[in-house]
Amino acid sequence: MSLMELRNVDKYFGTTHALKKVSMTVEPGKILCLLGDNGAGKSTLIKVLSGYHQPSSGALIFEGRETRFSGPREARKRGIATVHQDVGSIPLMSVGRNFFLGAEPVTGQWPLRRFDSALANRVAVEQMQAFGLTRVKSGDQLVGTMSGGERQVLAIGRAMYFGAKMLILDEPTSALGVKEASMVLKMMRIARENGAGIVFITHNARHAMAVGDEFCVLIQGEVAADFKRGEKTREEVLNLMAGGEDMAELEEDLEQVD
Ligand SMILES: Nc1ncnc2c1ncn2[C@@H]1O[C@H](COP(=O)(O)OP(=O)(O)OP(=O)(O)O)[C@@H](O)[C@H]1O
Repeated sequence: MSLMELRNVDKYFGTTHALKKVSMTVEPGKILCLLGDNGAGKSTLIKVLSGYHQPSSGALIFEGRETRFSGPREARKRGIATVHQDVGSIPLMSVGRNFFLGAEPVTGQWPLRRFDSALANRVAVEQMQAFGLTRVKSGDQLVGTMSGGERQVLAIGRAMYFGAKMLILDEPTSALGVKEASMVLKMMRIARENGAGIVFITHNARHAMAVGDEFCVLIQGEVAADFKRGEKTREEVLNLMAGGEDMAELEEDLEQVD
């Protein structure tokens, strides 16, 4: 059974037709790469998947049942986690605190109940080490001292720890250097091995092709192409993302500008 499926989803904002008959399937244990240039409608699509917007028409099927999420909170409860590019982590917060944000373990009897920082720190560090962040040795370390890639890994790791079935990763590698991006791509593979269905939103065809199982290219709100790993070359994907304009032509144009 697929994890989530969109069938012929349209989304209108007044007269703006942001999504046009979009169909796509998210499978557990697979990475679906959602590729598209600026303005393609990726943000709207993420918001539909995460329960923030309702489709204007068409169906959203979650775990085999047609579903209308009442909002992002319900989607989160059902196991859909969204990690944004800025990760939403607070730089002056410790790794342990951040890991358990909103689900803090407590210790002691009322009225002396308090945040169990020892437990939070221990679990957070254990998890980070398991995800390959061996540089993080103490749960007291501040999130602000971590690199962009490490913060992404932390955010994905905590979503997994709290039982996310589906991860929506919004451009997690776009602001990162090669090493950092590779750390995040590895983390995505770990999440996939753990059975999560992953929607990887990216501009970067190379990153997508390094981990993707399925690919969906969005152009002006429409699925312009969908295909499986190995069915297209990187050049073909780049051409599709450039809106069908041949990259060679584009490069020629650029040379003339030089
Ligand atoms: N809440 C909204 N109200 C009105 N129009 C909206 C709203 N959200 C998005 N739109 C419009 O829908 C279209 C698609 O927007 P969307 O935000 O999905 O794509 P984008 O951010 O331009 O590009 P992408 O996310 O693919 O990089 C745009 O024309 C945008 O102006």
